[in-house]
Amino acid sequence: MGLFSKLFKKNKTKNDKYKLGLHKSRETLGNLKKLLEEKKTIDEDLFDELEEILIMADIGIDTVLSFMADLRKEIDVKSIKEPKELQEIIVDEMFNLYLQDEVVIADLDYKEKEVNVYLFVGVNGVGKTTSIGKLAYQLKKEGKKVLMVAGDTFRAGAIEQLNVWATRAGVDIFKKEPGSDPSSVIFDAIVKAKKEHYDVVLADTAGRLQNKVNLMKELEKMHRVIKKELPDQPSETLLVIDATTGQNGLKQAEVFKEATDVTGVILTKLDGTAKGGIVLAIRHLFKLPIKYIGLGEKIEDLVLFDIEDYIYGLFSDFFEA
Ligand SMILES: Nc1nc2c(ncn2[C@@H]2O[C@H](COP(=O)(O)OP(=O)(O)OP(=O)(O)O)[C@@H](O)[C@H]2O)c(=O)[nH]1
Repeated sequence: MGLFSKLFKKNKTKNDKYKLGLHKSRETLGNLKKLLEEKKTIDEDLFDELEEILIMADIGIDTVLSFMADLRKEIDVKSIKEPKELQEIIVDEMFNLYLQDEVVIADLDYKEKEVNVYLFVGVNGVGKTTSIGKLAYQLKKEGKKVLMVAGDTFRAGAIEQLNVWATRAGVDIFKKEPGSDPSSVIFDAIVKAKKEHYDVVLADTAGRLQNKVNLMKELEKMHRVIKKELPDQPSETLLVIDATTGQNGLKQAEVFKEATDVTGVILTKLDGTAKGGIVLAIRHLFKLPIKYIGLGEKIEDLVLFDIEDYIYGLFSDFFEA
């Protein structure tokens, strides 16, 4: 059974959070279905139009070109003649592009009976605070003892904003005066977390994208102070990217990946954009796994990333008559 048919069977009974959240991206990719139904032959015209649609979904030029090359190969190998048959091949190739013959794990690294530190990085306004709040809410619901850390001491209002989310999620927060050294805030929070047996520390950081050297130094210092108390932490450094920024988001991924050891991506605001293809570009260009996606502003709207649900959300039109 091909991946396409497996997906089809599996998702018939699935809840459609992804489908709702990805409706804008699906509209762009919906043109694909039309194209494959209207065209009579697989020719260069069809490839051009296909390429254009994928680029419009913000899959990114480099990723689209690599995708098209793989697609052409598959068409050849399988001697595909009918445009309609391409639906299945396209979906399968999207999987291959994301998985790249690896097991990609979205779940955050978590160890029982340890303080698990998750550091959140990313530029201002991408949805870091909101994502920390949403994740805190989920972890708390799972019965974990969670401490938020207000490590963004630069931006006016950042501490208060995180405080609001801590109250909403019903978890504790560690904070100091605005302007305090962020590393000292994190260090003191870690000491508290160890002493009071917290399961998870969610640490916010400032979203300043200064020059790369400064960014690197700042993040290195944070890692250093965490390791003083907890040598195996942070277990995750999560880069938060706003999906609506498209190619700009990819640039941020490049800079942060060079500056620090990013372990995964939280992609926010996918509900507000037709640029859902950015998931594939992030994975293809930076080899980073997507851990969570933001599909709305409410506290429940952060969802563990699942490539099958995601592809189904984008291409459900393919699966329905
Ligand atoms: N529609 C939608 N909006 C989101 C999502 N995630 C965050 N937002 C909104 O994006 C805006 C910015 O989010 P913040 O959490 O304040 O951003 P931030 O990264 O913390 O910003 P800084 O504190 O400046 O670094 C808020 O209005 C959020 O409600 C999402 O998944 N979907």
